[in-house]
Amino acid sequence: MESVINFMSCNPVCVPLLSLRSEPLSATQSLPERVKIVEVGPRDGLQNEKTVVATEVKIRLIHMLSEAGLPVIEATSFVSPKWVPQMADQGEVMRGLHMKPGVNYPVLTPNLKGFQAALKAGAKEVAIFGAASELFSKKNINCSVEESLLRFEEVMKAAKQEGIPVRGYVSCVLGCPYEGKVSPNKVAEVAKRLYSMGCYEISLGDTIGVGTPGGMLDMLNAVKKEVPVEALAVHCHDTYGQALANILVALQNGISVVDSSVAGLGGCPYAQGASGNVSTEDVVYMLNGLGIHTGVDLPKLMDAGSYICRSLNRRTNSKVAQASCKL
Ligand SMILES: CC(C)(COP(=O)([O-])OP(=O)([O-])OC[C@H]1O[C@@H](n2cnc3c(N)ncnc32)[C@H](O)[C@@H]1OP(=O)([O-])[O-])[C@@H](O)C(=O)NCCC(=O)NCCSC(=O)C[C@@](C)(O)CC(=O)[O-]
Repeated sequence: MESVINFMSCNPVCVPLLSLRSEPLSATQSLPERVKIVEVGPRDGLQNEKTVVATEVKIRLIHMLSEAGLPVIEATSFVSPKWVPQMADQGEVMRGLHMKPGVNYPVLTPNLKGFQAALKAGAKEVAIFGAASELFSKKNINCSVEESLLRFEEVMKAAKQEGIPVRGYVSCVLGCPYEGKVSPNKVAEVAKRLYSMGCYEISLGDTIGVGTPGGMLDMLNAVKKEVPVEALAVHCHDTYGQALANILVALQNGISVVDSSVAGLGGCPYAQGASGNVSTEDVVYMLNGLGIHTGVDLPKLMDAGSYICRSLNRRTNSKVAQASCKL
């Protein structure tokens, strides 16, 4: 009740950050107690910016995110600078990082060349990224799904030799910008292949943010037949404003790893029209409200969001940050 009174007395355009942590509700009892948030802003967020972001800004952002308590921060990607110029400073970013103990800083590696460069730059974890759509795979990494899986096998073999954990992505799990509808069975098949080759976690990407909770449920039901739910994560873009609802469905179905991007930055350069990921601030706010532990300090996270938005001279996509007048 107290928070309602504060809320009402506040300027309606500028709502202070409220702590709406509630007693566990019966409706939330099937939810996980803890959620691991995988922050993808420095990679997924910044890869799509029109102007190249300065390396020092990227490094400072990553440091602010680790100070905010994020346990996993995807730092950059070792992809071709011709394809994604925004990530061309990947080596400098990795070498400039003060890696905080207990925090993981995975990087994307599409092939062996990327893996070797990542290793040389000090990466301790990598991610391989496939798709459930042939056309998206071709546009994004210039090969078919099957060819991509063969390349990933090579990365996996090298990673095993070096003792490097590998995360796997499946893109277009709820729709493709080129093919439209994507079959849940195809998602399950690609997820299974990545898991079988040794990925410790499979992140299911709604790359263009078209999914709705019903589609999420169908897709998860298919994937859960092939990959243990403990090894699954969701990665929702928020193009149609469905990301939080989709994440809630995932949590209700046993998933406890959620990818998100500070300030809702991002998009994929090979998925025109896709907006940013769900904002980390909004995910943390929702999880706090559900009494789910993340270890993330929301005010510090919002400072990181303000910092990157000021640096990019843009408005945050986080509803929580907008409501809290952080910008
Ligand atoms: C995969 C390639 C490299 C194939 O690109 P390609 O042109 O087919 O590769 P290639 O093997 O024929 O090589 C062509 C040139 O690229 C170089 N090259 C080859 N590999 C590398 C490398 N690793 N790093 C740096 N350079 C590389 C290679 O050395 C050569 O250089 P050149 O002789 O012309 O000077 C290219 O298509 C590429 O870099 N694609 C990146 C696409 C990308 O980063 N997309 C965004 C990330 S995915 C995403 O956002 C989705 C996700 C993960 O967030 C989940 C979701 O939302 O769904």
